Amino acid sequence: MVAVMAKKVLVTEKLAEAGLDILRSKGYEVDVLLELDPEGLVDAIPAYDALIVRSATKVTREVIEAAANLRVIGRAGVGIDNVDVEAATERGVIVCNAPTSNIVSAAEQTMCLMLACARKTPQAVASMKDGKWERSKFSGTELFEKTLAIFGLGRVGGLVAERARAFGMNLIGYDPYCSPERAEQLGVELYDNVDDIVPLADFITVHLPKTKETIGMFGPAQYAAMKDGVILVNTARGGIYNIESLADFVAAGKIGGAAIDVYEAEPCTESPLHEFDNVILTPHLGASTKEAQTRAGIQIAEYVSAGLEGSIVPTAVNMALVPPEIMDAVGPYVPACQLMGSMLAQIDGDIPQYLKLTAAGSLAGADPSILVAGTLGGILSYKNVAVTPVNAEAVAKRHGIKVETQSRPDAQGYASAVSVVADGTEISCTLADTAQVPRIVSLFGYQIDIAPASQSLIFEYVDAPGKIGTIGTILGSAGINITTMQVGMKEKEKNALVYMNVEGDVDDAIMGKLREGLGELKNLWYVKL
Ligand SMILES: NC(=O)c1ccc[n+]([C@@H]2O[C@H](COP(=O)([O-])OP(=O)(O)OC[C@H]3O[C@@H](n4cnc5c(N)ncnc54)[C@H](O)[C@@H]3O)[C@@H](O)[C@H]2O)c1
Ligand SMILES: O=C(O)[C@H](O)COP(=O)(O)O
Repeated sequence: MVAVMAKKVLVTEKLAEAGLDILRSKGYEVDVLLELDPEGLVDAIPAYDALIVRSATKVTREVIEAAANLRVIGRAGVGIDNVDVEAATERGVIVCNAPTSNIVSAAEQTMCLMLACARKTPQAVASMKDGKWERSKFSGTELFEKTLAIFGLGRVGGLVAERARAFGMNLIGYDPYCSPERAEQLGVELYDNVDDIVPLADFITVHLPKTKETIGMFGPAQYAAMKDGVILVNTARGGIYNIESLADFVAAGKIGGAAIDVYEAEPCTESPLHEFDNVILTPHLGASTKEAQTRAGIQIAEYVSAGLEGSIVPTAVNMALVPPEIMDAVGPYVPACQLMGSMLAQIDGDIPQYLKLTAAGSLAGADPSILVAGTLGGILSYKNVAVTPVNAEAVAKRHGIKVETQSRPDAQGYASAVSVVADGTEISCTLADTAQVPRIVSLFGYQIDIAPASQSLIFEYVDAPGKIGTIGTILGSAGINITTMQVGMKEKEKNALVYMNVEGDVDDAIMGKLREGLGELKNLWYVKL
């Protein structure tokens, strides 16, 4: 009996025990390695099927390219800016997160920092602990009836809006992707551009992802346009506020206070903001609550195991979801497509530039993306490229393959079939019996019906008596056994195609004898699947 190896999951940051328990209960081997440096991660990763991180682990292209067995990267939290999603997509690795796990904690941290900054709470605490009693020094400002500008009205931004409304704040917001209905429901007046909204706010809070557009969204021009004494909060991502110029505007007294939880480079132990009493800094604590961590651990354990078991991962950020009904309809054809792809690459001896896939019969109209992925995977199998619906388009593009798909109600006598044409070379498969074994039903336009074995010889020649006898004699004397055979004819051209499953290795010498013995041979291929 062959022992089945347990799948291995690497966890590089603190994950709730509840999450680790789920992974172990599913039979995975879980290693929690909290001290890995970047080189250590590159060295360790080839052994693992899944990787679970929080925000501190940089899952770079180098890590992903070293990860020979990796199928899933799970982010136990929201932000996935520490993961090279493009590199993962190219390698067919699913990236998923736990997008609702810590949003309440992040929103509460935002309110906490806004209040603490407005009331100078941390400064007053430090003064008290210094043995002082300085009541007038720490006079603050109320939130009530102040204007709060919220940048990013997604999950956290929305929760902040609800909480700020309870404090009696006037809410304005900027988020080009937020619908007017959602803004209205949140009680936020939406603005179309940053310049219009910035001068109106007494408090500004950002709840944006880290992207090319959001990094540096606030710099000298925006700070200069703000109200005097404005208070800024950032529990989203470092870099959205330009920190160097923020320090200048705090020093000049233009900005009344800032509360920052996140930094461009973390851990952050040095910052131009350290010198200011009216700036509160916390070490990325937005998600650091018992509740958020338990949720993040449990959710990511479930999503990662779904990815490892080949099920749909509901929070995959780079996965075109394949609904179960589509999977049921076309999924069984994936092995047939891999087989056809592999045969086409061996027959043509090159990567095709043009690939057309036709889904016929009961497959007509179904989403063909996993069939395309399967075919590409077969074509590129000799290069060991993993292709899934996640990366199929990117892989095809990278290899210069133009892909087209079409549907046809008629499967030429079969209930269903898939045909693939690669640079003019055609092959079609159907699935036979309840075991759904792939059978080749057409090759180069010859009608045949054969389940290909792991080794086959394919002959194309001008038909003449005695050819099959010659093949049998040559193979027989070389100790090669013919297990199954099918002959297809093109009557008009008098051409024949013989598809022969064989046992025993066919070396170059035998191929030479076959070519010589058969005389008018048009083509001969030895295909291994
Ligand atoms: N400090 C923490 O511990 C902590 C915890 C949770 C989340 N976060 C961070 O908070 C941020 C928000 O998280 P979320 O869960 O609300 O994300 P989300 O995706 O639900 O919301 C982000 C919002 O930003 C908007 N947006 C995107 N690009 C924009 C642009 N260029 N201009 C204006 N709006 C834009 C989107 O439309 C969306 O509504 C993320 O960066 C996340 O990583 C931090
Ligand atoms: O994006 C997030 O989920 C937060 O920034 C939390 O990050 P953490 O899991 O590293 O605390």
